Amino acid sequence: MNGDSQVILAAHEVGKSFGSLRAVDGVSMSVTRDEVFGLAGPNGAGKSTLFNLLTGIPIRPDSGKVIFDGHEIQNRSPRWIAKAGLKRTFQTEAVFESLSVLENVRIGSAYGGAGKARRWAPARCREALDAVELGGDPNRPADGLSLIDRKRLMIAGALVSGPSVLLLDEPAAGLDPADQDALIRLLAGVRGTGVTMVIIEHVLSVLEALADRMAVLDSGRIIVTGRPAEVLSDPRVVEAYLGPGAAR
Ligand SMILES: Nc1ncnc2c1ncn2[C@@H]1O[C@H](COP(=O)(O)OP(=O)(O)OP(=O)(O)O)[C@@H](O)[C@H]1O
Repeated sequence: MNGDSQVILAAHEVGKSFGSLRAVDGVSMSVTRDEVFGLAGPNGAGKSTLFNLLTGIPIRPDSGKVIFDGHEIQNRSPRWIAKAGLKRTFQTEAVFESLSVLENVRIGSAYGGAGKARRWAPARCREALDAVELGGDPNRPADGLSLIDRKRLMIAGALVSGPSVLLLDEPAAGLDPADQDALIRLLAGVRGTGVTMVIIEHVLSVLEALADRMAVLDSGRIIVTGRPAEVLSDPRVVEAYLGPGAAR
């Protein structure tokens, strides 16, 4: 097997402008199978826009290519991309509060993934709940869930269709340190099931704990890629977060 066949998701010179703002400015990156890849960078750097471009939700790149599992996907529909096995979560927990925990996971299963019978199997939904360690009665309403449990539920909804790659947008946002640790444990467990992950995160300790490699974006461009310890001590990264001269 050559090196490239290990790459499951790649961006080649991907770009997107909003009017005169180049939000993503020619980003190239590649993620290998079974890897956890972190994305960090200051507010407005273009991280979420990059996720949007990788998944086609709700926008497409205006330049460059996205390759997922050997397919060029930048012009594919979000549904096609999800069915092919590339799923994502959002910064805000998308939980339907009037529905039960189980029904929320079923909604995730309706979008992408394996054959119909398998998708709608309650057993499959329960497996996804187990994978995120969300115990208790699956028929209870979702509106009473704590923040970490809402996050677990959103991740279960993304996992239930059996994606090969999961993109997580700031999963640790708003969590206290104990819940951050719980999140790290559950994502390590998800990784153990063979799901490749790309994680946008401002809580850098989460990336230090989980990521094999990470990249830092600034003004729409990747400024450094490497192992978390190397990246986070790089003077260019310190300057991107704290301003010019901060690293001196
Ligand atoms: N639909 C849009 N229309 C216009 N500008 C947009 C749109 N989406 C994003 N932007 C702009 O693109 C830039 C990148 O935004 P993006 O949300 O990708 O940054 P981010 O790195 O994810 O930031 P944060 O860490 O705060 O979530 C910002 O200047 C933002 O205001």
